[in-house]
Amino acid sequence: MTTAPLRVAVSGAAGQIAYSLLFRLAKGDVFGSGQPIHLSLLEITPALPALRGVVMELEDCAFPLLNGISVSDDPAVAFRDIDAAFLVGSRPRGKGMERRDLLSANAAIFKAQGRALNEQAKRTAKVLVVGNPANTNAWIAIRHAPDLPHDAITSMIRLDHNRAQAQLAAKAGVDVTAVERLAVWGNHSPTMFADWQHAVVQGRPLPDLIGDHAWYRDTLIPTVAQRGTAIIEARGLSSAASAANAAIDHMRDWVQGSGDRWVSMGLASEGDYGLPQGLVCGVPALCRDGRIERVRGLELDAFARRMLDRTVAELMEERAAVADL
Ligand SMILES: NC(=O)c1ccc[n+]([C@@H]2O[C@H](COP(=O)([O-])OP(=O)(O)OC[C@H]3O[C@@H](n4cnc5c(N)ncnc54)[C@H](O)[C@@H]3O)[C@@H](O)[C@H]2O)c1
Ligand SMILES: O=C(O)C[C@H](O)C(=O)O
Repeated sequence: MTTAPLRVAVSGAAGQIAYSLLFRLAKGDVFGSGQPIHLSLLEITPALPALRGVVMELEDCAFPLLNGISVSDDPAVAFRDIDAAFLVGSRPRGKGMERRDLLSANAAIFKAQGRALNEQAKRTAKVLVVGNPANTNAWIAIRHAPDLPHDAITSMIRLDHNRAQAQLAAKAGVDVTAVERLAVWGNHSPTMFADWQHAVVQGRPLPDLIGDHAWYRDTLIPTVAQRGTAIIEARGLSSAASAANAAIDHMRDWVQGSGDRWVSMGLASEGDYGLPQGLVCGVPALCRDGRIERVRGLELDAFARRMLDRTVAELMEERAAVADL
């Protein structure tokens, strides 16, 4: 029996993140080594010639799982009957900008794409918003896709989770995989909160193992929050391969399950932890059988509460700034 291909949309397909993402998707890194896919690539009209070159390269890899490729500059065509979408296409920030400076430039894109998803995507589709400001773009897309299930559209905070995991593991002198129950809360912005309060290494509390709370507050949290800026300063361009890798991790765990590992995902709030309903906020979650389960009922200490309130306040400001749309 042959397995039917899944239709996977990628917007911004001629951009730098897509240049890492597409090849790993076609290799099977998200949907598994037995699952063929069809890539449905979306770009703006002027980028279609460059995208043609990317398509040629994909063809030249002779990926056994790549069943077909289609290209469009119309979201209504690119999102037809899709099973999954990576919404990457949008403007990246340059030096001296914050991600929220992209709000007005990118909001219109996510309004149109939310509508197209609402009309065209399979009702079971899983959507990841990568384009910045990712949380608020996802919130816009959700507002314009009222017929999709509650958790169909998510935003990416996994890059921040991976960054924090790597830094914490290095400080503790353990493998990255040993760091568990880490959470990154809030906005994918400098206010994000990398929370080690519940983190463990082989059952031992990570804060006890590292034992340096000043380092956590004064170095780890700002380093993770400013990592995107540090990469722009160093590369002259925003992170790309690590962003594509985080998108793959997010979607793979959602599709194939995270086991008992907590992952951080930007999810529309259901009111847990006092987060305003519907606000798209980074929270800890588990993924099982293609569903997302929020990690509920965690005790937040006073520091965590303050950090969470700060990032939520920023998300509320962003939401207010695009409310007219
Ligand atoms: N959430 C995260 O953790 C994270 C991490 C890294 C980058 N990003 C964001 O991802 C986005 C893409 O980054 P990049 O480095 O690939 O940028 P890029 O400029 O290299 O590529 C973006 C592509 O999107 C295309 N595009 C623009 N408007 C579009 C539209 N309406 N429909 C379809 N395609 C469109 C452009 O033509 C371009 O090819 C940026 O907003 C960046 O800030 C997010
Ligand atoms: O920082 C950026 O603008 C790109 C991305 O969001 C990142 O965190 O690397």
